[in-house]
Amino acid sequence: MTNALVIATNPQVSALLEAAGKVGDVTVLAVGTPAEAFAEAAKVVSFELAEGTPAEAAAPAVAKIVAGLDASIIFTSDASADRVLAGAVAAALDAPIFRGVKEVSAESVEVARFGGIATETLPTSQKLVLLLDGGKEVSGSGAQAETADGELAPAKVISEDTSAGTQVNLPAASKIVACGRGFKNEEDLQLARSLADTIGAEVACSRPLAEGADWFDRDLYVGVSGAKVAPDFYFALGISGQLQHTAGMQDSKTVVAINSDENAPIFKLADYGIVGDLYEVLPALTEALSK
Ligand SMILES: Cc1cc2nc3c(=O)[nH]c(=O)nc-3n(C[C@H](O)[C@H](O)[C@H](O)COP(=O)(O)OP(=O)(O)OC[C@H]3O[C@@H](n4cnc5c(N)ncnc54)[C@H](O)[C@@H]3O)c2cc1C
Repeated sequence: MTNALVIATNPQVSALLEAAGKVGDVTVLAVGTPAEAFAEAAKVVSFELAEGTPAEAAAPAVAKIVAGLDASIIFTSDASADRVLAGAVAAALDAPIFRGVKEVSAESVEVARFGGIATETLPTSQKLVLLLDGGKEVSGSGAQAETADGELAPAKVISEDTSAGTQVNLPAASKIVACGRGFKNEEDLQLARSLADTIGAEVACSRPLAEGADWFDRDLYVGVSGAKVAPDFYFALGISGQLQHTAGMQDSKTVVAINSDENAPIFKLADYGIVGDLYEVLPALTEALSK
């Protein structure tokens, strides 16, 4: 049986554990996070970090520990610190590293390639490092962990720039109203927020509205370099449907697009398309849906 390894820097790894369980026996390497939570794993290895040491500092040690464990498929969450660990592990194992994981089984892993226009099937007989949305927090008690140690990289936190950020978990949303450059002013987003309030949806955006316009937090844009979502309903409002955006939402069950350009690429994957000015269509749609 293939062995799977989950590298956890925090307990929010339910999706990683579930995916790893499909591959084989699961070992968890807990890096700077209490190991008790991972009681369901076949084996738990704990690498402790002193208070204030960033998980990234553990990269060289984690790479060495993983190389010494009998694991073929390595799972980490797609968060910034975890990506550093994943890169170090991939280099140490000489293994390819993938985001866009679509399907995992004991025999193979399907990943989206080239921004989602193709799917590649990889056998689990080769070593792979996979980055996934970590999932929900797991809790447990009584896991017997082996401890591991190793050298830390000379990384330290020199300053913190904290912001309230967002509490929205886009990948878990069942309805998303996404705004694009069809919105001319930040205050016009209220039109989208009214629709979202009416139908109980989360509000998201295309990248230019989060990077550049700064109208949204950066974790609220959808796409190849943003959030990957697959809600029941995805409203694309004034979004052209460039590949870099659709790669993040093409698995949505029902896509509704509103765009003034009848040739906008978003209409190719829309289940319902409205050719029109969102400033006219949105108030009418919101009113109709509120009845
Ligand atoms: C390396 C790289 C990574 C990228 N990653 C991402 C990513 O993760 N996510 C992402 O979103 N983008 C990403 N991009 C950017 C991407 O290529 C597009 O530029 C972006 O998605 C376009 O956003 P948009 O659809 O909002 O804007 P536009 O492409 O400008 O489209 C605006 C649309 O609004 C319509 N419109 C205008 N006025 C109205 C109106 N009044 N009513 C109705 N419709 C109207 C227009 O017809 C047009 O179709 C990336 C780009 C690069 C190079």
